Amino acid sequence: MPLIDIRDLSVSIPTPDGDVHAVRSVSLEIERGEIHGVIGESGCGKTMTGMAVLGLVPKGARITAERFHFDGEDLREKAQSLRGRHIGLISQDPAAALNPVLSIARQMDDVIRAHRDLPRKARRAEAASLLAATGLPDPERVLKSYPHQLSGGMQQRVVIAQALATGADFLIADEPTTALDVSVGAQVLALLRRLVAERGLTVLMITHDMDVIAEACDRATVLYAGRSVETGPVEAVLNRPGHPYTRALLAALPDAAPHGARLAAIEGSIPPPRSAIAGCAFAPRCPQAMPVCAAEPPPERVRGTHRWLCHLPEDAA
Ligand SMILES: Nc1ncnc2c1ncn2[C@@H]1O[C@H](COP(=O)(O)OP(=O)(O)OP(=O)(O)O)[C@@H](O)[C@H]1O
Repeated sequence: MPLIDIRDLSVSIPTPDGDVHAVRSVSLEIERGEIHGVIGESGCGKTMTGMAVLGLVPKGARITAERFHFDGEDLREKAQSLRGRHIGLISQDPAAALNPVLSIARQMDDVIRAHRDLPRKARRAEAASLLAATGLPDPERVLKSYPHQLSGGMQQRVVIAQALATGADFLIADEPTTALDVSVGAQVLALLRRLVAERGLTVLMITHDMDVIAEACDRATVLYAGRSVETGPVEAVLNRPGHPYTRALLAALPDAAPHGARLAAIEGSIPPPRSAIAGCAFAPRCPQAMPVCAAEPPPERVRGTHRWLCHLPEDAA
């Protein structure tokens, strides 16, 4: 049984101008011990999918799903209680995740105390050991620091240490390297890989950057207009993409694209999140579109564990 098992998730947000379909139909299976990348253009529903797993959708949002499970438990009922106990969040902006007026020692202690029944001295030792586990060279000095005294990369390691302190075994990393410079971002990705290997963590990595998928992920799911359109092992998705959208994303990357470059260069734009979509949402932008594409939902194509939704026959991919 996959740790995360999501089938046909939708998240709609009522607004005065009508419902925003932030997520229309996302299916996602994440196995224990893998880093699973979720990639797509801005507005395709990556963050909202993560927020739904964390139980943090906007007030009034409607969630529907055929299956929406974490370790067999229904996230519609359990997301709030799983968050901070089994499920942790690492966000793009570590400075915003930390309290600017409290020392790192105090902030680590608050988290450890909330989750573990340990005397003060043992909590301090645990805080230092968790900071060391994230590769921070001088944990004692870091404990005495305030967030503004640390670099962005160090702050992100503290946020990761806090997530570990909760005992979380599943981390949602939402663009965790976007605010960092390239080499520091690469170190944070290497750290996540090491923690997955050493501690058996599982990570959902939200990114707009194919380099992050290639460098850090085992499997990837491509979202387009709130739908998962392709999923599979990273080598398959990158080297033999099935969906024309994935191919367009890859083709839009200049060979020497700067790491962290936004996915942008595909002609046209994603359909507005309030619109109804009858067939394949990518049809208006697809160079291989046929009349059926705009009219009917695409069938699933399967090549082992590599799957995508497309009207084109499998051998056209
Ligand atoms: N609170 C909200 N109210 C109304 N619409 C929202 C709200 N939050 C998100 N949306 C809309 O839902 C859609 C999906 O948003 P989401 O943030 O999940 O996209 P994303 O793929 O993470 O994009 P980005 O890479 O820019 O963060 C977007 O069209 C967004 O404008």
